[in-house]
Amino acid sequence: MSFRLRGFEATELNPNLDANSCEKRGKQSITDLGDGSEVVYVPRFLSAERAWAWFDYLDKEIPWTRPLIHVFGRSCLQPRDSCYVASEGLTALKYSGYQPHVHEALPGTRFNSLLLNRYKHGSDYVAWHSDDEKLYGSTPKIASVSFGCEREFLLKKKPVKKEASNASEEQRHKRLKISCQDHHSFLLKHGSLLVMRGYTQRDWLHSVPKRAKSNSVRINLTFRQIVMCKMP
Ligand SMILES: O=C(O)CCC(=O)C(=O)O
Ligand SMILES: [Fe+2]
Repeated sequence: MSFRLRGFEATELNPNLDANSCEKRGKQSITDLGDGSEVVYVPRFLSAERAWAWFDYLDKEIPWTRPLIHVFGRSCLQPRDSCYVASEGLTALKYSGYQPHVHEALPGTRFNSLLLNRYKHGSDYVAWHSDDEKLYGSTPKIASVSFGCEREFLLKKKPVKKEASNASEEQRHKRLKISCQDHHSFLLKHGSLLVMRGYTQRDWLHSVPKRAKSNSVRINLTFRQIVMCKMP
């Protein structure tokens, strides 16, 4: 998607993983999480110089807010700043009892919405969650571009539900052969791209934990595709 960011060619940030863009952007690694879940990581999606230009622009120009959210029956300030951009006519996003104000987006690619997060220091974080809201469909592709301070991005497998634990021995064995690991960690570098796809939102949780030693700002953009439109 592209969006109204004055003075910048926002389409440069389109996190499409086609063959051409990957060739230009160097190495990518694909982690098979098993059972149809996958993570693609491109450490140098943007050059350091372009990424710093984006960082400065986003840090200054985005109308960041730190909303009140509701989790486990309690109200608290969201532990990071955020801003939400989406194309017109889509189902509203709502998470943790909070419905963000929608900033106008321009059509451009399959991604039609964007959630921006700003972590001001190491005590800002995002708790374990999955972006499994119905509006993204059953196998959402979520593309995340990071700027500034490097932070750890963790993935852990959701607890197995009853039906799944009754799966046949053969099925369970097959699953173990594909991926024995139920935790993964990526250090999200300045200018990097990480894409979660397949059943990652259904079967895995992710988080960016607090890190006492991280004392500078990190900005993260998650591009998403909403497949549900508002009822007329
Ligand atoms: O900051 C990040 O890398 C992840 C943010 C995230 O998971 C989200 O906005 O849903
Ligand atoms: Fe997320």
